[in-house]
Amino acid sequence: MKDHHATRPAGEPTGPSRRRLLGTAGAAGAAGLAFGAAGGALGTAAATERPTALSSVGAARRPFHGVHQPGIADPAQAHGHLIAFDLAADTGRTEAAALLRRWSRAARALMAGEAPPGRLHDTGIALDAGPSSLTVTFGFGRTFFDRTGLTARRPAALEPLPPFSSDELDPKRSNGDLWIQVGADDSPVAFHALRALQREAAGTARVRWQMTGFNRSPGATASPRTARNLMGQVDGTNNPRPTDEDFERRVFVPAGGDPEWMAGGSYAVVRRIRMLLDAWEEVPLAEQEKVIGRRRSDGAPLSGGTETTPVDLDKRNADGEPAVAADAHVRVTAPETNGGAAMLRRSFSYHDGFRDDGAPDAGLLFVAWQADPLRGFVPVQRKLDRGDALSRFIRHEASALFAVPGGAREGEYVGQRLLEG
Ligand SMILES: C=CC1=C(C)c2cc3[nH]c(cc4nc(cc5[nH]c(cc1n2)c(C)c5CCC(=O)O)C(CCC(=O)O)=C4C)c(C)c3C=C
Ligand SMILES: [Fe+2]
Repeated sequence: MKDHHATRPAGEPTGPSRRRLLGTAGAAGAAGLAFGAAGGALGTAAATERPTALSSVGAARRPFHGVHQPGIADPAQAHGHLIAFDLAADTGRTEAAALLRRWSRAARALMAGEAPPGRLHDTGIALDAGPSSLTVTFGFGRTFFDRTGLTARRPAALEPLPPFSSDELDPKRSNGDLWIQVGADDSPVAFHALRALQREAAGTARVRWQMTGFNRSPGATASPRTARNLMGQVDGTNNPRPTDEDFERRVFVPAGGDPEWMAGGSYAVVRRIRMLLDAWEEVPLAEQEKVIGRRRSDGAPLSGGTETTPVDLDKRNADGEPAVAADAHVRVTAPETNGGAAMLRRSFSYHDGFRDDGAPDAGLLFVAWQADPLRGFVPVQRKLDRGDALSRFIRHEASALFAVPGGAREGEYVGQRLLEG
């Protein structure tokens, strides 16, 4: 593979595929898997000089350009990195704009399965892999606007989140001027992108915090299933779906919204939520299910039906008790008990080893997307704070809120409408 040193605008065609010598990324599916297996038996594809198709996982490619940034409405990948940066002391709007231009160019190439163009040599970490559904999503934190002289253009929705009684927040792992979410179905592809983007930032922004998470790998279940979290629950069932009539309105800022540069954008609430797994795993299954209001085995609501049956909050058991308890997580979070408040949860699990007391440092990198956090996350979290059965088993350890602008059009970089508007 060749390194690409030429500087190209985000909108121009990028260079040859990382796998140019090994075959076409487009050949996918069962045939690809079979071919891959044969290649393994014979030795590497390069050694046999026979083109090997990528598996369906490696070949999957998500578009960089669009009305919305990637990594929001598309399914969460198996591997994720969240990283926040603070701008360097002598950095202003010009340097920030140049960074967003470089980052966009790199993201576009990486998502196409190509080496990032520009002044830096590629590390080669992902040389043999295809795009693997890589997405890169950029956001601005509240402090970005002061540092770049853009305070007047800061969205009102970026007001700091209110304190919650369950917060045990670490400021060093919270907030940040800039934020990137990286997701891919191949771990080296995700790390490659993370590293390339961090290197591009050198001299302009330094890492404030970084977190790594995961979800189930594609193909791990016989058919596609809703994800499970580390408490074992089916998690994500009642998420807004792109096919819902009100999906766009709930998740994305409309054209003509305020501020105009956020059209097609969204707000990301990021919470690092540690799970007290030692305590949780002591709880009998029936009690665990009562805490959530859904069955662990298949995610079906305790009011009856299957996973996708709407939860019946009025249903009572034979003994007259509500089938879904008053403090069950699905009751407390349901849009109908929160004035319609809804958010798209697109989270990653995390595990960062074990704490001094032997407990796993593990939980959820909770990422919630909404058109307005004051009509999404905030009212729901306020309610959870007052009486959620789950709160005994979780700790909110870090928090951040980012304005994520709309997607870059061809020839544009992410955030251009803010930085050059
Ligand atoms: C403030 C918002 C929320 C936080 C924080 C949160 C933490 C959290 N949730 C689970 C597990 C589940 N959550 C489920 C549903 C659900 N959760 C929220 C919001 C927050 N969760 C909403 C809005 C909903 C959907 C409510 C509805 O419309 O019915 C479920 C059930 C399955 C599902 O619909 O996804 C589970 C399971 C954990 C473990 C957790 C913190 C670690
Ligand atoms: Fe939840």
